[in-house]
Amino acid sequence: MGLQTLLEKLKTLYSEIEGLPPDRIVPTVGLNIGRAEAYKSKLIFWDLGGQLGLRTIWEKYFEEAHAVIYVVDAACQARFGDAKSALEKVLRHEDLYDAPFLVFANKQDLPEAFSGDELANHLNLKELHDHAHLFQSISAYDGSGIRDGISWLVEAMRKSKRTEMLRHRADAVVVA
Ligand SMILES: Nc1nc2c(ncn2[C@@H]2O[C@H](COP(=O)(O)OP(=O)(O)OP(=O)(O)O)[C@@H](O)[C@H]2O)c(=O)[nH]1
Ligand SMILES: [Mg+2]
Repeated sequence: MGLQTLLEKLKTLYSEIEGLPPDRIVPTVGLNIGRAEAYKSKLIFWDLGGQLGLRTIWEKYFEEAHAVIYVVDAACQARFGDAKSALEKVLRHEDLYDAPFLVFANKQDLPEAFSGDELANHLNLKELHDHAHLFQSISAYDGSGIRDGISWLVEAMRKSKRTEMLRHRADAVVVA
């Protein structure tokens, strides 16, 4: 939760376009796309929407994704169980083999929010150990923590064999 607020903040931080302010954001139906450039990498973000009915389309994007950013509302402990089971499924998906996972513990501006480390303990996901991963505390409202997370992710993608594999496949498509 907080995907689009994050996406708009990413635009503000990493591109020339000013993202929408939080009061202009409505629930996502379909797909939001954001583009940005960070640490000399061109980044394309697909916001796939968290509502139950939309989750079945997530996997259509897995094959081409270099990495996953999973945003959790860290101020809403009641939904941690749901976040865990949804994330488990994503982590196990074979199309995401070797993809780095960045989990954002969002809404740190709220006093009840759990930190990234606390969230990691609560979710306790064994499947994460098959992936490069980081739990990062952020606030999509004030932007704190986002740069740390994105710089980690860019580095993790650079090191990942998956990035290389996807690049070769893209080349193959161009030649064909
Ligand atoms: N306090 C606080 N609220 C936030 C933050 N990020 C998002 N929100 C609020 O959380 C709600 C959901 O934010 P969205 O950005 O629409 O989240 P989303 O994941 O795109 O939601 P859906 O499109 O409905 O799946 C909105 O009311 C936001 O204002 C944050 O960092 N702090
Ligand atoms: Mg949304």
